[in-house]
Amino acid sequence: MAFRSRREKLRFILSGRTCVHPGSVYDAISIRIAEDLGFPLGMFGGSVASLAVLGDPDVTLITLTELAEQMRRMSRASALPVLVDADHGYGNALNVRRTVQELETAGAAGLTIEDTLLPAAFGEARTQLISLEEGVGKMKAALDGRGDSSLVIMGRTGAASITSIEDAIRRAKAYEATGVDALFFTGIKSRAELEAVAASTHLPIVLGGAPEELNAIDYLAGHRVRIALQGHAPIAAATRAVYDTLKALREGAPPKTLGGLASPELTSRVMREVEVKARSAAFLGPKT
Ligand SMILES: O=C([O-])CC(=O)C(=O)O
Ligand SMILES: [Mg+2]
Repeated sequence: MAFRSRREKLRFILSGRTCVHPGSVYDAISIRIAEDLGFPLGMFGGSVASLAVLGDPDVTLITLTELAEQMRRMSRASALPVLVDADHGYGNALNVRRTVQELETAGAAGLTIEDTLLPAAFGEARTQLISLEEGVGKMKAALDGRGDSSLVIMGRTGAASITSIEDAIRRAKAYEATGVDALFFTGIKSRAELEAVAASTHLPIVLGGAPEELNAIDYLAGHRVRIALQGHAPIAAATRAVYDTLKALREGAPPKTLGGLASPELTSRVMREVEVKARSAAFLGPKT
């Protein structure tokens, strides 16, 4: 299996004793930069997928095909393992199974399936959860859809901030019992909540956005948190840079006076130009 070693690297992180921050990646350029900087893992968030592919907010308009295609492009560009936020699995449990198949062949190292009711329900101002039973069915379907046993499947719940920490624990225990590889929590607000979750479960923990008091990486590692997300600053930085550059040009700045651009060396590195030139010489032959 061509992607097995990426998946084994993610499994190595999950079975270790430390906690890592993944690099937020969303396209071929960002994944290569994250790889070159030594990030052990990339995180492809649903929010950044929506932004990078559609220019939209995170409201479940992106399709599975679009998400998987973007993942495929990243898998071609780099061997960095990537954890994909597969949202609710793009439908019911049968759709979840299909989602796993598509992301597996697109080269994801792992993916999360969450129990949020998506897309948002009619007339509901607040985010809703599906029932625990439906969530369990989705986790089982995800595991059933896996063709490569090294693909990492994580059960994810946002119950901590939607219903209660007790509900988050109840759901996490039920997802753990299905055989998923890790538990992904969003909305954990304090050390006491993390400690309650860690004490009630056994699997490696992944934390979505967390408050200040959950920033100390050694503390997190000591409570079985193996991956802690840090938001999606890279795409925000890219948006700012494109905005500033277009604005300066629109206001008449000569291109040579622009600051903050990638150097030719950095661009060449991102394009893997040395390798491409070597291939050109080997396969296209020199012009005489
Ligand atoms: O998974 C993440 O990075 C957090 C999240 O849900 C998103 O950004 O869509
Ligand atoms: Mg998301």
